[in-house]
Amino acid sequence: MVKRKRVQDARQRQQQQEQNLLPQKRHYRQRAHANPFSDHALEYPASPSAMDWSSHYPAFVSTGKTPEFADVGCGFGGLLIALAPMFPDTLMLGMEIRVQVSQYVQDRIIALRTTSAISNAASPEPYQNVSIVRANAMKFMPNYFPKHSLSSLFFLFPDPHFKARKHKARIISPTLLAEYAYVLRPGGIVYTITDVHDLHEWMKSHLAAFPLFEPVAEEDLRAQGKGPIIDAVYSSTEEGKKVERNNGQKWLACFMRIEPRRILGRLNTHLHQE
Ligand SMILES: C[S@@+](CC[C@H](N)C(=O)[O-])C[C@H]1O[C@@H](n2cnc3c(N)ncnc32)[C@H](O)[C@@H]1O
Repeated sequence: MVKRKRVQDARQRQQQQEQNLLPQKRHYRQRAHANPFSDHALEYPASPSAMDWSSHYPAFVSTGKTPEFADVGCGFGGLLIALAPMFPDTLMLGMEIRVQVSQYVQDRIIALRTTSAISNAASPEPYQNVSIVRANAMKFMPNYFPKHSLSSLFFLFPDPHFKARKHKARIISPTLLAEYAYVLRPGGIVYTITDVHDLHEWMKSHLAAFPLFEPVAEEDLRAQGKGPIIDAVYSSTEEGKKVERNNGQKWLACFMRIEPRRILGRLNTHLHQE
């Protein structure tokens, strides 16, 4: 029964692509959660230099560019699709652990590249700057991104893992923050948003306690021209839209990756005040 449904879904997906229609989520059903600690038989590069981005961003091969924005746990890809036309020269990557969901995003991007290229002759290569990998970001982030290569890292409506014994599965943790600080360049921004207040406090407190991150206010980011990114963070994702439909509240917390010498500067000031 399940197998027949899968075959049917695969056939429908193929038909959609043939007709260049946008994929429909109902053909990509999957369990709500995937265990980040289990072995998902994932393929991943041994190191960033082993990663071949040419099939992801064929229009950018000659530029030698690598992704600068990473959407961790991108779900159905709403943020990437919203940001792609705003930053047409910036490569963006979604990382998603669930098979069907990442397949949906991949099909969505292919369909958008094709249909938009036909309908928008003025800009012949839309959505070429956006792609997805099926990956466990909690295990393999530094396999994909070289040191300091990212300017933005997004954690939008991450799985809350409510029970205390499950907190270790949360995507923000002291160990993982070291990896995020490694791949983010100084001045780069971590955007987090959630509708779960306890998770918001958790993410904020862990980021604030980590020496290489400093909180940055929403107004300051807007003043720096990052308003469109913040708007997309609030409202472009499927989960964000669901929260809106349910009249839920959203909590945003953004942090800047700082230079280690700024930590020394802060320490010096502190010592002089003693
Ligand atoms: C609640 S959804 C939010 C999706 C999306 N960011 C949004 O706002 O609509 C969390 C997503 O993170 C994915 N995820 C959870 N752990 C992950 C991991 N370790 N690596 C990659 N994706 C993960 C889940 O499969 C799920 O699609």
